Amino acid sequence: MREVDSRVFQLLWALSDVMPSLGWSEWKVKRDMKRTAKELDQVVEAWVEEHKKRRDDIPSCEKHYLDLLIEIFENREIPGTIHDAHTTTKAICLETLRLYPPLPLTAYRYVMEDFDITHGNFHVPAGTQVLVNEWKVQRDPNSWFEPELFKPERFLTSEKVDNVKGMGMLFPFGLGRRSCPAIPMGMRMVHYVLARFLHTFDLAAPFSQDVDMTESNGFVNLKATPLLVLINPRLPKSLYHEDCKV
Ligand code: HEM
Repeated sequence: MREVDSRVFQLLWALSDVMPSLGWSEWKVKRDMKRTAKELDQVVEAWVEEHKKRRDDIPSCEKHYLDLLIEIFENREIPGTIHDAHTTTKAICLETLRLYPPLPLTAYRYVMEDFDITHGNFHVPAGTQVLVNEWKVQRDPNSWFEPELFKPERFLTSEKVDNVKGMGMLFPFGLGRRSCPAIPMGMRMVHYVLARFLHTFDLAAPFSQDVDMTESNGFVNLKATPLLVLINPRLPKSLYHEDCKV
């Protein structure tokens, strides 16, 4: 596995991603990519099979992430989708990703054909390298009502809350063929961690101050000041892990 793993990282970036016209020169890389993908599939399949065999010994309360993947694969549906009680938390996650996208600028894109924007007022010739300012688009008053306000209710319709890919002016995971391949996983991670946290703890800001949401500059969107928050367990003590000193 280690060998396949290191090959995956070597093959992650290809020159033709930046200069598509050089694609022909990378036939070896493409061949290696296909071979490595096949080998990676075999490794993961072996893990799943081994896990299926051992599954009976694992107590049901300690569900392994592989169980979730197997469940999704076998039932062709993702547990915990829109019709459950988590719609509000999902809307909060989306509104957070709209106002504070983790990567405010997409990676460089190489324009393959000439095109015009803003009704022909601005011409972009083929060969230009562009960076899309996702942060700006997601706060554009032409697309969003009261864009500077944190209003999760704008996503509170069942079609919207589970369709991040289909929301033209919201693209925290990027766009196109190099967009994030892990949208469902990323959304679920953020959603479940937040839901779990809110369910388990009462939160308060010290001295009831407003949280400073100023962002720092850079390719990754970090808070300019650390988050200060007081957390208090709100469930019976027996439900917390005994090593967890809160
Ligand atoms: C909330 C969580 C996440 C956000 C907001 C996010 C966002 C992004 C963005 C903006 C890009 C660049 C897209 C572009 O260049 O246009 C990206 C790429 C990528 N993401 Fe994520 N991501 C998240 C979670 C994840 C997770 C959990 C994984 C892996 C398990 C992952 C794997 C990747 C990979 C491999 C790429 C590179 C794709 C490529 O270049 O073809 N992401 N992500």
